[in-house]
Amino acid sequence: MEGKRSVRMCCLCNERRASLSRPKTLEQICRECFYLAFEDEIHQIIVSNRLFIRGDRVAIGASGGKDSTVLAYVLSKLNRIHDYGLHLFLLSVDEGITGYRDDSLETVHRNQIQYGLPLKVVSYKDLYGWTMDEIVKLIGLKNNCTFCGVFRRQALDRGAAFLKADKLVTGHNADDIAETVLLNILRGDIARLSRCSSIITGEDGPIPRCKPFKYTYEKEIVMYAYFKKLDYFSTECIYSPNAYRGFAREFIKDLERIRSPFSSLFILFVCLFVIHNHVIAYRPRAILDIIKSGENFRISTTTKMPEQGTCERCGYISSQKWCKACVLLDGLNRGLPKLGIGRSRVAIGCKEENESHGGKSIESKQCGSLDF
Ligand SMILES: Nc1ncnc2c1ncn2[C@@H]1O[C@H](COP(=O)(O)OP(=O)(O)OP(=O)(O)O)[C@@H](O)[C@H]1O
Repeated sequence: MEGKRSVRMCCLCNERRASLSRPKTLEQICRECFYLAFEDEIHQIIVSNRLFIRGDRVAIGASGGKDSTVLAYVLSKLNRIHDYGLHLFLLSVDEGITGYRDDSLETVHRNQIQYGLPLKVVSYKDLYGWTMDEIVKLIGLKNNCTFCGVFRRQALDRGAAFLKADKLVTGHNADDIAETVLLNILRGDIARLSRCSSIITGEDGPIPRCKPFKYTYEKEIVMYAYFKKLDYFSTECIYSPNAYRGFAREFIKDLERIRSPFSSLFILFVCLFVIHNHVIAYRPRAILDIIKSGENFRISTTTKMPEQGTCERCGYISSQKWCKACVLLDGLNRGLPKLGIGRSRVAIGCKEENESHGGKSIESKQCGSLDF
């Protein structure tokens, strides 16, 4: 005789079987309610932060990875069902990394057809005369992320300008942002700390950048992509070991797993304490709390920020004579690739940045380096 099995129903609709536990809320829900909740949260973020205005041309930074693929899919769906009136484009940067970006770009080419969105690809080779393969051959694996991060930021801006885009959106998610907040605290990078948790950045630059997934958990993005069977590329960059960020990521995961009644700011101090003392702290909503703490840090209005000008060489925004990309390129072309690395203090701004470089960086804006 078969034993009686208890069937757990979705706690939102109470009509279908619950098939997953939402990482963000731990609610037991069905797939259909998950899709609706996931999409609706992003819609609310877009509307409440006024990310777009009707008629905007929006370039979606499309790497072929899970985040930007889900972003392209969800944004085109929301644009359709809520009638945002946006003109959406996929924008990809080909860094010239054989066995990685060439494969992920094939995914983007398929997404272009699947989602019916026009695609523009810009390459480092065309823009700078160098591929990342060539750069790594010259400088090795140690500082290559500095080149890649600086070049990608400019490449995205140039691609967006080509598309005459009003906004650039990227798939940076809540986990990415929480990690960056934590890393900027550890580095003492006050300028980036207040910027990295903003949902819109670069309003004083060539094009505003938005992060509609600022509060979206990576686990939910993966679930969404998996259940919807979206076509994405899941290999990590072969040149980016990201050891330091990996540590922050693991640490946040530990924080998520364990419960604590303490405030988010307190937890941040615990984070710092833990780093030095190898003690484990607790909190399930760690990701959102860390983002909130990042938002609460504001630079005093009396802090002197660098003045924004333009690069004498290429015309890109820069607070120095030359922008960071031109400094790095000059070093590469003169056979002195380390020239631009040591001198300007490139600090943690995002995961695309070289993470072996510390240093405070109120002036780091000069390099056009990424803080999303
Ligand atoms: N080569 C690229 N071309 C266009 N956009 C890019 C590229 N690389 C990164 N981006 C944008 O920056 C975001 C964050 O990039 P990151 O390298 O951190 O990858 P990720 O977190 O794995 O995201 P994804 O899953 O979309 O690759 C991406 O979601 C995408 O919007």
